[in-house]
Amino acid sequence: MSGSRLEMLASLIRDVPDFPQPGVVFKDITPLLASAKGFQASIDELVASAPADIDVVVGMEARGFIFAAPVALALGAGFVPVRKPGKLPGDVVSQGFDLEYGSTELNMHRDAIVSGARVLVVDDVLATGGTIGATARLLEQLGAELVHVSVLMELEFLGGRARLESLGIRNCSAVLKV
Ligand SMILES: O=P(O)(O)OC[C@H]1O[C@H](OP(=O)(O)OP(=O)(O)O)[C@H](O)[C@@H]1O
Ligand SMILES: Nc1ncnc2[nH]cnc12
Repeated sequence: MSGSRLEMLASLIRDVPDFPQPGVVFKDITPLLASAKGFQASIDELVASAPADIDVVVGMEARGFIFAAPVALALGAGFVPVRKPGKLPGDVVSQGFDLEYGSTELNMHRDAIVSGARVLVVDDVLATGGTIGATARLLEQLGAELVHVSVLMELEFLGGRARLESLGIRNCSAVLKV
């Protein structure tokens, strides 16, 4: 990616200190989403980072949906949502985990992905790696193959990449690193 495109994307992400709690610097992507150029460039970069022959793109509620669904369409792949508790109507697999600012659980429909499917996980932010780690566990329970993880932004100081590596997830790319 060109340096100017990278700078354009970085300039559209706003730092909000002490949100949602004191000590956290929240990376707000709403200016990027509101920019047609910025949003398109972020989707193009995520699509470019995807390996060939992806069957399914998995996105996590809520911000992950915004990026994963357009990437799925661009790749000609299906889209499968990972949701917060109480949202999916069918039989689910679930996984608890900790976040930078709390702890929660994620669910996926048990029949959402056929065993052996090639999966790309897309999210906006890799912070501690809790969300992606929990998603990887859900995919494991379904017998799906997690081929690659593509995120818009990696918060390197939170060590999420090392946490993912400790779970055996080595194929992870970030458009922006901060
Ligand atoms: O690497 P981690 O420490 O898990 O953090 C990253 C996750 O945190 C944010 O989601 P959040 O749970 O805030 O929910 P939202 O998408 O509904 O805002 C973000 O969209 C990632 O999914
Ligand atoms: N600092 C942060 N900014 C935006 N999203 C996040 N998800 C986890 N930590 C975050």
